[in-house]
Amino acid sequence: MSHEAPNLDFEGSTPYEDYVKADVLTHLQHTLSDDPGEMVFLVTTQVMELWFTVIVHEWETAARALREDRTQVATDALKRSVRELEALNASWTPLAGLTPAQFNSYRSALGEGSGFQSAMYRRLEFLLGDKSASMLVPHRGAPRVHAELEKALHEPSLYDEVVRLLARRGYDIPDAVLQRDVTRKYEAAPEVEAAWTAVYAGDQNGELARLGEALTDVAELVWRWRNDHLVATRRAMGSKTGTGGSAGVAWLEKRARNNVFPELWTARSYV
Ligand code: HEM
Ligand SMILES: N[C@@H](CC(=O)c1ccccc1NC=O)C(=O)O
Repeated sequence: MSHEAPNLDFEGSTPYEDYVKADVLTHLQHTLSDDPGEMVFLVTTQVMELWFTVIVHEWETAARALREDRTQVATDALKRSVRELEALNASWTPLAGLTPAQFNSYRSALGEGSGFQSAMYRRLEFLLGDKSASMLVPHRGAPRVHAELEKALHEPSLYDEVVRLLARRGYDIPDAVLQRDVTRKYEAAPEVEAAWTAVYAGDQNGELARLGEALTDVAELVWRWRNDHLVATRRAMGSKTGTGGSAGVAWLEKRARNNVFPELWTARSYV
């Protein structure tokens, strides 16, 4: 065979298929209505679930590396996640201009389904420090998902690991913060703010300054995801009640106000 031509001859499935599972992935688009516009809604949601999975993987890698004092490995994983968050956020584009009439064409078929029930998004929030035991309740009937969420609830968040690293690097972090109940939402602490103020005022190329900036990028992009979701929702359904049972836009506005890594922002006033 000529050396320029690709291989055509495989026993059974192709090595591509064995690796990518494209046949499985491209047959998971079970729409619930006959509306042709539903396909992109479903696929965008599935694409975002895949990005959530990648980002959770990066942040778990980062959290583990921090625990082992391998700060550069953590920063590298966080930087990869920044690019991935940019791609995640770019995937809002196909849904960003949905009109209420377009969304209504398949909205009723969604029943009580809501992104609120996304377990991977919940793991992502837990890693950020937005812990809440009640968020496990919707998943009681799904043992694997429930077990993964339960584990994530009881593990220190990515930000808990960052704060513990600051303490090991000599910053004065109180025991109340270091030994906090990690199953509860992280609350900002003045000593952590003071630590970041000192880090920011010091060597801009130091490992903690670089870690702090990677975390700030993450926080900003998570805030952008929440905001893009909020604006797409406002365009598509105004102030209607959500399929998940929440007040809809008003509830999402409250969620979007949640600060990610709060002291990384407030410390900036004191540098
Ligand atoms: C225009 C399309 C969309 C609309 C109108 C919309 C609407 C909503 C509403 C109203 C809520 C509040 C919960 C409830 O249902 O009562 C919600 C929550 C949520 N949605 Fe969407 N959504 C859209 C697209 C998406 C997509 C593509 C994803 C990707 C997975 C997604 C993920 C989520 C998540 C994770 C939550 C929970 C947020 C939290 O817990 O803070 N949504 N959405
Ligand atoms: N919560 C939306 C429905 C919705 O957007 C949705 C439905 C099923 C699966 C994912 C969804 N995306 C975000 O909530 C609504 O109230 O119309």
